[in-house]
Amino acid sequence: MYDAFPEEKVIGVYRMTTPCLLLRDLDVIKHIMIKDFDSFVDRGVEFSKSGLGMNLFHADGDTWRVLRNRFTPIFTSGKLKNMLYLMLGRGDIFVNYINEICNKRPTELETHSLVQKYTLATISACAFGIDLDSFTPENMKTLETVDKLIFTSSYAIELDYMYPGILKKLNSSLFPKKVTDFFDGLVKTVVKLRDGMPTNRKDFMDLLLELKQQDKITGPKKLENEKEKIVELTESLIAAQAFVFYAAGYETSATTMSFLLYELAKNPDVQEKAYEEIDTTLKKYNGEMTYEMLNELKYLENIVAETLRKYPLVEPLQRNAAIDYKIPGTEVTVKKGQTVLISPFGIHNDEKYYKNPEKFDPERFNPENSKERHPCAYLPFGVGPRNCIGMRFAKLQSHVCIAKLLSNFRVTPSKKIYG
Ligand code: HEM
Repeated sequence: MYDAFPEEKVIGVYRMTTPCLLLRDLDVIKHIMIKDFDSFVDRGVEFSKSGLGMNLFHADGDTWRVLRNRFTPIFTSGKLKNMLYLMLGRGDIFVNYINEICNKRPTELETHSLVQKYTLATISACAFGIDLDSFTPENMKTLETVDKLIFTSSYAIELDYMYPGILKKLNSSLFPKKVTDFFDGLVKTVVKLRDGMPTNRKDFMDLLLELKQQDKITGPKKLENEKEKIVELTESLIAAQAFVFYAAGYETSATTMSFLLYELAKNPDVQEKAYEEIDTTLKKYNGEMTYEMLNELKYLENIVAETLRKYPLVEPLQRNAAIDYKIPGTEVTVKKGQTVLISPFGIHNDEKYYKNPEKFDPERFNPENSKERHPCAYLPFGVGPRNCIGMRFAKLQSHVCIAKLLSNFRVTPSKKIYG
């Protein structure tokens, strides 16, 4: 649809029976996502906001503001630095696991399910404090069960597109009861094991428990006469956040890294250059993978950025209008309650912004090549105050995985497929 109307700034589309607007023009996107964000805070997914529905991704309005305000500090570089040891540990287990397979007999490995093991183990360690010492089938079983539960479609969203508001009217959730019970149970167990207090692990659960010490959390300071929104930090609220960190953080990263390895296999020159950079930087740091060392991998950073350009995963981005809003530079008015959509895939593959978009070219993200780029021409993590809160976590996690992998192995295309 994005490609079908190259001259239009905004296009009307239907999602099932619900009319929406697809925004194509980058300045229009900037207005809605950044400048006039206050009129477009929500994503407009209406369903019961109790239980897991209280998660940051689905929260609305003032509740979202309070949660976002309080959770932003748990994703700072200092906090991530403290969590790095958990990622490095999972990276070592990952390398050992591949070594064991390859030492038995040379074999071809399917990359997506392989990297899933790493991201699943990393996010479980960081979000819940679940430790795995190896990727044995028994160890992976619980995690795979949760995985199936979360990613089995329930068609609730489609139902809402067809009959807008029906989930809210029926006080229905997007999440099956089994998923809610699992995360509630998990958080209860972890909180009990830690006596309700943060430990020395410094994972997300610790950071949430630290916040829980305050009992109630409030949003950013508002105008004088306005009432401050207060959110009680219950165990079920913590479960909802643990759930969303898990759900939003694991599959997105696994898919990104499998696309990345696919492109490295097809572009051996890029792979060699990445390896050289990792090798030289590791030597500079006496073979130790530290936070600073990983941050120095600028070419790898460009590879991750180019992977996310070619294969953005969250499609479409969406916001819901809180007021009737006339779109600047057009005659179109978004009606209050209407949802606007943005297609990162359409934009990232538009010749207007990226010449020869099919080509995998990490150099596009060199500072000199990206300085003229419109801020809304690159949207893998969304844009504006409601962008991805886990972006830095995702980048660090990818750097650890790829640096560990390339220090030990090379990837080549499967002979079964490429002959
Ligand atoms: C390559 C990995 C990832 C990609 C591509 C990705 C992408 C996105 C995108 C596009 C959004 C919506 C932004 C918008 O609407 O403007 C989002 C939101 C979000 N992501 Fe990520 N994400 C990734 C990893 C993570 C990780 C690791 C976490 C947590 C540990 C995470 C947690 C979240 C949360 C909580 C939100 C909702 C933020 C809010 O509404 O305030 N994501 N992500």
